[in-house]
Parts: sequence; structure tokens; C-alpha cells
Amino acid sequence: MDIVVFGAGSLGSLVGGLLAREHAVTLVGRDPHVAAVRESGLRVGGQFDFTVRPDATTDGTGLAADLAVVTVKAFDTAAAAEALATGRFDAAISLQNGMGSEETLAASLDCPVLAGTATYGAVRREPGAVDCTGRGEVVLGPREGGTSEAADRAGRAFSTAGVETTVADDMPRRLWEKLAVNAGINATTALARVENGALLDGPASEVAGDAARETARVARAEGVELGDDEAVEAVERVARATAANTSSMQQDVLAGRRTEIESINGHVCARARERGKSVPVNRTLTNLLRARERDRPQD
Ligand SMILES: NC(=O)C1=CN([C@@H]2O[C@H](COP(=O)(O)OP(=O)(O)OC[C@H]3O[C@@H](n4cnc5c(N)ncnc54)[C@H](OP(=O)(O)O)[C@@H]3O)[C@@H](O)[C@H]2O)C=CC1
Ligand SMILES: CC(C)(CO)C(=O)C(=O)O
Repeated sequence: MDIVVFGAGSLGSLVGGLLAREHAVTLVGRDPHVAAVRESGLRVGGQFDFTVRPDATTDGTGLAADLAVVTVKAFDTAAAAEALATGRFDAAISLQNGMGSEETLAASLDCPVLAGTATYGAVRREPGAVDCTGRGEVVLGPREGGTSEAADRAGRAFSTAGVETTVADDMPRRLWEKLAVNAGINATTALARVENGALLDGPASEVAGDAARETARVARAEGVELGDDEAVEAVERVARATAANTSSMQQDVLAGRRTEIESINGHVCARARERGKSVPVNRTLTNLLRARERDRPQD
């Protein structure tokens, strides 16, 4: 397949590198990473060890492919959608954390937009190289649930390239469960400056559990069956599996970068407001991160 990976940062470079073992991949990213990939190829290290030679460009406009895989940060989705809309694709998929990216893409693109989640860990350490810090899986499917030929085709493309992949018919529930995990872990660890494993017990675990429970309550108000206990168990499962991780939001805070707070806890707050629900823990976490974003040097 011809595949465009829009957002050749950490996750996009890893997924693009894995896909390039089997498919014709074009990475859309920034220099000096793009220049290094064009010059010497993309080295995939950490839990893998191989080099591939995908195409790479800094100009994401006017491209055409069977599939567009979107891996920019959530706050860059609108710009990515605008660029992708100038090209031609049979399908697109978001592998981003947070909620709302699929809707943003679907509003601009003239092709089926699939939902996806990724539990691979990736860090781009230097231009032309990415490390896999944890082998996970990609789960994908139609964003409204059910099955589709586009989802099956994308699933086959990922699987044949050796990406652990599940094609799921319950993406709305899976997205809300992943949202509960990120709502519980990301902002809590970013503010407390602790690793994910610190949420398994101790003072911050209550905050993470409450944020996940609130998220489950909003999910149910949206018609998605996600129990309070299931949401808390998902947080515990992920915190245990990634105990030594510094969450992506904490990494962003430590590096002085913008965070994805609006599409994670901020999304829970926005949906709760529409449904007349109270989510005080998510509201507190969102406002504390917002306060810090106001003080962050602007891009
Ligand atoms: N890293 C991980 O292990 C995982 C990440 N995720 C999710 O995946 C998404 C991406 O995360 P991650 O890879 O860590 O983020 P990164 O910031 O490392 O990657 C995004 C990249 O896209 C680039 N980019 C943004 N807009 C454009 C554009 N218009 N044209 C070209 N390049 C562009 C960014 O460049 P610049 O910064 O210069 O704008 C950046 O290099 C997030 O939603 C994250 O939560 C999910 C699971 C695991
Ligand atoms: C699963 C988790 C919490 C792992 O750190 C993550 O998705 C993130 O940090 O953004």
C-alpha cells in the first residue's frame, strides 16, 4: 500500500518505520529529522534494530495514498487536516491520544476516517532515529463502531508489516477507556512530577482513580458502556505496565512544551458541561495545566 504518515515525531516515526518494512511510506515531518531520513534512512532502535528508507517531506500538501495515518499532537490536528484535504486518500486514521481528532479530520477529508489507539512507546532521540520503548498494539476500527472494508484493509496493512494490530467493532468504548486512562494518569503525573507507577498506591492514586471514574460517568452519559470500576482498573493496569514511564504530559511539561490537556481532561470537562454532569477532579486538573500553559513561553 501507499501510506502517508502525517507527523513524523516519536510515534509517527516508529509506526512509519514499521510500516515501511512492507509498504511504500511517506513521512511528513520537520527538518532536521526529514533531511536525515532522506539522507541516511530511518533507524528504528530500542526494542527493534533495523533501518528503512521511507520517503520523507516537510510539505504535507497535495499528497495521495491509500491510507493517511495521523500522528501529530492533538492540537495540531486541524492544521494536519487542512494539509491532507489538499491531497487524495482512500482512508485516514488517527492514532493520537485524546478525543476529537477523528471529528476534526472527518470535517475536512473526503474519505472514511477510522479511529485508532496505539500503546507502543516511542521516543525520537535524534534526527533520523527513533527508539521503540515498549512494544504494544494498534487497535483500529470505524470511529462510530461496527465494521468496514476500510478498517479491514488498514488492519491488514498494519498486520502484514508486523505491527501488532486488532481490528475492533467497539471503537467508541475503546476510545473512552483510553481517555479514562490518560485522564487519570497524564495530568496527575505531570503535576505531581511522579512516574506512572506512583499511581498504584499513595496520595496521587486517589486523584487518578477519581478522574477515571468521572470520565466513565461522562462516557455513560454519551451512551458508551464504561463502568467506574472498569475505568479505574484500566488506569491501574496501564500504570502497572508502564510503572517506570514518565507520562507524555509530564515530558511535555518538563520540556516547556504545550500539552494535550484540552483533548484529554479538557474534553471530559466539555462533554460533562454539555450533559449537565459535574467533574470536579478533571476540572481542577485541566485548570491547573491551563494555568501553566498561560505562563509557558508561546510558540
Ligand atoms: N510517543 C508515544 O509513545 C505515543 C504517542 N501517542 C500519541 O501520538 C500523538 C503524537 O505523539 P508524539 O509522537 O509523542 O508527538 P511528537 O511531538 O513527537 O510528534 C509529532 C510530530 O509532528 C510534527 N508536526 C506537527 N504538525 C506538522 C505539520 N503540519 N507538518 C509536519 N510535521 C508536523 C511535529 O513537529 P513540531 O513539534 O515541530 O510541530 C512533531 O515532530 C499524540 O497524540 C500522543 O499522545 C500515543 C501513544 C504513544
Ligand atoms: C499510557 C500512557 C499513560 C503511558 O505513559 C500514555 O499514553 C502517555 O503517557 O501519554
